[in-house]
Amino acid sequence: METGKSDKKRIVLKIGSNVLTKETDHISRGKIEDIGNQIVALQDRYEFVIVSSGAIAVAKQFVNLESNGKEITVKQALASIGQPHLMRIFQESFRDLGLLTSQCLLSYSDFEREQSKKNIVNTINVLIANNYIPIINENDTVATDEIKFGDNDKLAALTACLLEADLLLIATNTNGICTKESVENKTFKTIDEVDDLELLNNEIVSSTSKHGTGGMKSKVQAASITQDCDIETWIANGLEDNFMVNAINNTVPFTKIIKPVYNE
Ligand SMILES: Nc1ncnc2c1ncn2[C@@H]1O[C@H](COP(=O)(O)OP(=O)(O)O)[C@@H](O)[C@H]1O
Ligand SMILES: N[C@@H](CCC(=O)OP(=O)(O)O)C(=O)O
Repeated sequence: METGKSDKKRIVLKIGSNVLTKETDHISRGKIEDIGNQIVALQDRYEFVIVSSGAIAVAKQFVNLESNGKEITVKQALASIGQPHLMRIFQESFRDLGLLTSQCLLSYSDFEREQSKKNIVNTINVLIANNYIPIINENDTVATDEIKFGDNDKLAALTACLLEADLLLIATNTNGICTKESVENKTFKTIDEVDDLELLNNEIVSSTSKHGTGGMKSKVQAASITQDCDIETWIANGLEDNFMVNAINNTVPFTKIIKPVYNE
């Protein structure tokens, strides 16, 4: 498949709902500006594809839908209400920084059909070649159980593989993945670099945060997808200002999930 890549390193940046809300009940324009500022600072060397959650969180700001007993259907309706608002905030904030945005809504089944995969790659490459930043979210209206059981971590990993990205950077609300013991006694010691996902899975605790869906487990599952296509996954604290620049410069704690190192 023609990838149409430039000389720049391609980063797929996944932004979780907690980062976008800065753990409040409102989408944070300040956080979206922070992300835009970092893209401006890095754009000479890197090109970006964003996978952004937050549609449900933004809708919850101003609507309380009657439940029909099916929690998933309510979430799908909330996502439908919130998505255009989310995109508007991205578009306005990024435009002020001279950045152009576009929206792509994808489903998991799109990654199983050759023609859809080609269309995704071609569309995104044309967008990037014309300096548009694709902002991807799941097409929640047609999703089956993903809103409940998975989340955008896996979607971001599949996207990174399809687009032959150089890096998947998952922005969440902790300094990467911490040792289980340190989470339990609240001292939070980051695991800096790891290749063995089974070992990593043993460090995960079952908690998720306020707006989060899959917790750390789904991030490790995402990393197993990217590992299979030779892409590193970094998990960094998106609540901090300048988290991408700082991770690239290695000045903050974060988790780097590298390709498996085999002992010959
Ligand atoms: N070992 C661990 N280290 C850090 N966080 C962990 C760990 N195990 C589970 N978690 C939980 O995973 C959460 C992040 O995932 P999630 O709530 O889905 O956020 P997001 O919206 O960023 O996807 C953390 O806030 C924490 O509660
Ligand atoms: N597509 C949904 C994603 C749901 C979600 O919470 O995802 P995440 O914050 O990545 O755990 C949305 O935009 O709200």
